[in-house]
Amino acid sequence: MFDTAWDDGLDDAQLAAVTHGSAPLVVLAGAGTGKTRTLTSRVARLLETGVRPERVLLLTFTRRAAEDMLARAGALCRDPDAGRRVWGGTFHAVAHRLVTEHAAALGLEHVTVLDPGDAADLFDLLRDEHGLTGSPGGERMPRPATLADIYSRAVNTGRPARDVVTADFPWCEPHADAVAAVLRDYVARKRAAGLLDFDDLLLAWRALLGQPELAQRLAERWDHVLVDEYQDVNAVQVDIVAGLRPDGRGLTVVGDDAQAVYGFRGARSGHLLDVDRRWPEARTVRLERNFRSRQPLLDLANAVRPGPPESRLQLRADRTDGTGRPVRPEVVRCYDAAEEARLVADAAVAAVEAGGRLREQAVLMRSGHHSDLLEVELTARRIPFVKYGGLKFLEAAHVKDFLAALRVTAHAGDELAWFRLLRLHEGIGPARARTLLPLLLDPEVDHGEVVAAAPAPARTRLDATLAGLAQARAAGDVPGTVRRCTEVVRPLVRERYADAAARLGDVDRLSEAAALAPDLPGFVAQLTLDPPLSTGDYAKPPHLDEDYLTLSTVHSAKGLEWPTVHVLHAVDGAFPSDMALSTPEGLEEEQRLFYVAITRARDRLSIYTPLRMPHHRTGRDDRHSLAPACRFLDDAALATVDVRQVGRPGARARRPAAVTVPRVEMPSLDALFG
Ligand SMILES: Nc1ncnc2c1ncn2[C@@H]1O[C@H](COP(=O)(O)OP(=O)(O)OP(=O)(O)O)[C@@H](O)[C@H]1O
Repeated sequence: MFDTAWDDGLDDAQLAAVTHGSAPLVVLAGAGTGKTRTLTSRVARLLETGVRPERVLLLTFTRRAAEDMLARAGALCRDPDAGRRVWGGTFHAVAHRLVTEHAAALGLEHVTVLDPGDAADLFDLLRDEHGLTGSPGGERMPRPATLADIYSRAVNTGRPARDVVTADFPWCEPHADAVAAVLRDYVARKRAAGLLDFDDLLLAWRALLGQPELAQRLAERWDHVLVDEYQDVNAVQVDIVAGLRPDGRGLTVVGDDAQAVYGFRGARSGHLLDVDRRWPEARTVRLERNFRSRQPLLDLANAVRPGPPESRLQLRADRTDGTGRPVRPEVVRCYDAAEEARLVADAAVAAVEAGGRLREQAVLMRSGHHSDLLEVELTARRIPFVKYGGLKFLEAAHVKDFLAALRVTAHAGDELAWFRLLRLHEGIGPARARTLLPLLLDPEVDHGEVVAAAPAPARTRLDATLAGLAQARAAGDVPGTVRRCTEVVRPLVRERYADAAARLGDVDRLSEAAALAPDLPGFVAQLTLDPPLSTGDYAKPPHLDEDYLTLSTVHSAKGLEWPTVHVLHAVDGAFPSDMALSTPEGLEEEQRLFYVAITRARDRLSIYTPLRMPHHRTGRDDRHSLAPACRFLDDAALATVDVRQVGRPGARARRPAAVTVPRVEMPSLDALFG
């Protein structure tokens, strides 16, 4: 429910932040203390006091956050249109808008965004060319994702790639020369093809701000720049913010250093604390009253929250609507992941039988695959659920296929998109596609010649594809273009994928959304920059039942809340992730992630610590190890929880293991997330 005025119900600290003048402002706050609400009210107040909407820029980490906040700000100042006119979005989306506007200044003819999947494909190609694929001595070679990671860390932190290799990927050191050559080629190839990856968008924005005349024009464009989740910005983003507000006037940054979880992208929570060093006149407002969770949950959060004790925020519960006696969080010690799955499913059903709704509950996990067994259990018991953050929607092949069709209608020279479309035809593999590409991209060659050069089994379909895409280009309006593209892609998806039905549903929903877009390149760019978590973002949730349980990775649960939260796999090696155990920074980030997870709960929190963890993620065989409980549940934390021991480990240990470890084919589950 929306409040009726921007100051309704705000407490003194929130009000101080909302009504603060133009000097730089830092809102430093713990989880659930109303950062989002404060930021929204501040925007609403600015608008109501006469600041023109176009002169306000709100930078957030997701498109949805910006849309929600601006819709609310518009409602709070009773002018929804003003909310819509504010500049709002993610750093990348705003970068895309500005870079497109100033493409000529950057020497670009058009701005085509290379998504992370395409970037990985390009690294794969280059890896091959630089001899980084074979491993003659059986030695470990950098994979495309590792190369992308090295590149991104170097770019975002300004550290030379060789230093990144030495510090973060020492096992790649024997290949440092080849890695450096791949990174150089990666940049050259992108430049030659006019492609910008996500990092480039931010670099290009920063470059625009490095040109004095443009910098002044850009800085003068806004009176207020507000940045949410500032603990997650990286060095390039810090430079952008400083470039937009050189003297700090009109700058508001909001964040929680204990929720910084993007270190792997070069973010550093210290940036939040650096603001008053850069602008000594900055005012800091601290929010410590937590309006989300009952006190027993916050006692655990305060015990788990990382950071030196003297600078720790201590969250205090201030819920006025609490009914019933607050309950302490529970740590559930269970036998194995299968038992954990049964317990979560039991709890979900019990809550519904007691009159609650599944939607009031969320199951959070460190990694998407931690819910594999739970998904089996929920499916078997017909408990509807939606999963966020595991399967990346944009990485789904059929979604990329459809986007490739839209891309070639917008820019006929989009080589990567053609490469993808060609390979959807029977008999055309990567090598054949490479030989067809020059023909396809040559405006002198007509499509009949391309078809004739294709292998026989592909010809009929390729003929239809090329004709359909030509009609799509000629359609002249967005709905017409989208309809033609959909007609081209549907049969390709049907022929290509065994589970085509669910995939076609995605294509249709995307197609409906695309048809409503004001312009297609903009739609594709927005989708690439800020992909929906699932097609649920476009239509109703992908389940027939209106009520469903939410399964989510912790990263995807940021900023959200539920009355009841279950945290899976709270054991060392899973949460904290084994990949992070070797460095202190990695471990600290895991601890912050754990803090984010437990602070999503309003009333009830259950943390599961299965004793036996399977070696294989779907438990296809019986190899297990004994898992120590999550190290963040130390004595201080355990003093704030009730520990529930479930089952009789002794008795269970004698059971044949095969009974407790189901053998399940997972792929069919993909359809559930479609
Ligand atoms: N002054 C207030 N009075 C009552 N409820 C409030 C107040 N401020 C915020 N809330 C409520 O507290 C909850 C948390 O607020 P919000 O999501 O803005 O916090 P946050 O600091 O952004 O949280 P997080 O960083 O943990 O995601 C929401 O349910 C919000 O409606």
